[in-house]
Amino acid sequence: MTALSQAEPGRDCPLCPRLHDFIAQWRQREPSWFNAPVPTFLPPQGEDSVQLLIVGLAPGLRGANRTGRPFTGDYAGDLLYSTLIAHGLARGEFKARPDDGLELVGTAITNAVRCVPPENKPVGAEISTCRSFLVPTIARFPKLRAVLALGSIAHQSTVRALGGRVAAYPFKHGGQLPAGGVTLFSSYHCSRYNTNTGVLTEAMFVSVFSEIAAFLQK
Ligand SMILES: O=c1cc[nH]c(=O)[nH]1
Repeated sequence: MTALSQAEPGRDCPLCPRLHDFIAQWRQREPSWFNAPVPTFLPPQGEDSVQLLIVGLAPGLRGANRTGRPFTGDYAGDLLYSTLIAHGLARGEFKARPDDGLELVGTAITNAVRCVPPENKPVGAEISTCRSFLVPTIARFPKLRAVLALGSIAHQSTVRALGGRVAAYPFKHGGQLPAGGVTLFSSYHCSRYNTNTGVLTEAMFVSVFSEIAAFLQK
């Protein structure tokens, strides 16, 4: 098996029965949607160009689960992709559809859990099971220098995927820690809930990306 096939679940991945059933229900209801594990979004220059990996939580029901591209089709992507473009980590125009021509630059985007979970809440067993794809995803980029985890669940799963102990790497917005040969950055998740409640402001999110861009230029 290649690193690529290990890093990406099959379209009908059965490993999490609850998520598999949930997707099967949505396939019936909305047959035109993607309704499958959402693959990692890669830059056109390929795996060797990736220095930054962004790890989200899980596909949104009407976002990535509908469109098939991480953070595409729901609010979280509006802030993420505009910030990536502003920092030279993506180019083109984000139009919230997978055929909008937007290209990542030196960056890849994945999720800690690849299948949409009911109510946006994966359970512990699903997060652990899906880590069997996150570990090879991290390993597939030979020039990886930084990982940005969005939210505490993605942070904890990434710490474990990098071989660290969660107690030794507590989640902190704006945090920056060496872990498993890369630098792990962390931010509050760019969800509509977090921005509406003021947990995350645009300025806070931009500041995390400014630090990452400066780090990548060193
Ligand atoms: O964490 C998230 C949120 C929205 N869309 C994703 O792909 N991941």
